[in-house]
Amino acid sequence: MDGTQYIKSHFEKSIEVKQKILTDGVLIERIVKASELCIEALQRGNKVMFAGNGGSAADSQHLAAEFVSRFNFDRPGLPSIALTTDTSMLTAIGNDYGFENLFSRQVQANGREGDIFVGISTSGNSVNVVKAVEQAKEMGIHTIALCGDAGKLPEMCDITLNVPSTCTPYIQESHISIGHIICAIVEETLFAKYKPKE
Ligand SMILES: O=C(CO)[C@@H](O)[C@H](O)[C@H](O)[C@H](O)COP(=O)(O)O
Ligand SMILES: [Zn+2]
Repeated sequence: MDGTQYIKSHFEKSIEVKQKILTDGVLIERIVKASELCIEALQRGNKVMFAGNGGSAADSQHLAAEFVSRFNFDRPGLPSIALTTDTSMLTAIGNDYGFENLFSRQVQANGREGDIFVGISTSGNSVNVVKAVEQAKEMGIHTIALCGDAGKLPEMCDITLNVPSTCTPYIQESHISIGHIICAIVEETLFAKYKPKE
């Protein structure tokens, strides 16, 4: 493999996907709506839950940590959990109820009406994410999909943030940007007074 060529081509393709987002007014409006949904839920005392597989499990943990710890500046922590982190829960549920129930069981146990569940899946078809969305909807939990242009997830959620691609890594690279943007909007809106003077 020509490393230099690959590096250039990967960046070009990743940028191409992000360029498409930049000119997609509908998607940008949905990102604003998703941020507002999070702000309203957090103001009510509800929490934001994240779940996904593989790289999207990492994104779940990354984004929940931004809420609980901090993003751009110091401020009180915000309630958020990744359903991908507790190995005892994951192995118990996986072993006793099956991998497909990994997240739905946690939503059923720890979710509350008015919370938000963010399901992250590039194929839109990870069964454990799809089942968690179904469970969330039954409980009056708002649902946001961070997905691509395929699969079941884009049709299921209250707000669909569908990155215009079918290629897992490029979709993931835009997912984390969208997640960061939502964190920034939420933090700035809820805690403007904590922001250091420039
Ligand atoms: O990070 C990557 C690929 O970049 C992989 O670990 C990837 O997340 C895994 O194959 C996942 O199982 C894919 O699941 P999904 O995005 O289709 O729901
Ligand atoms: Zn990856």
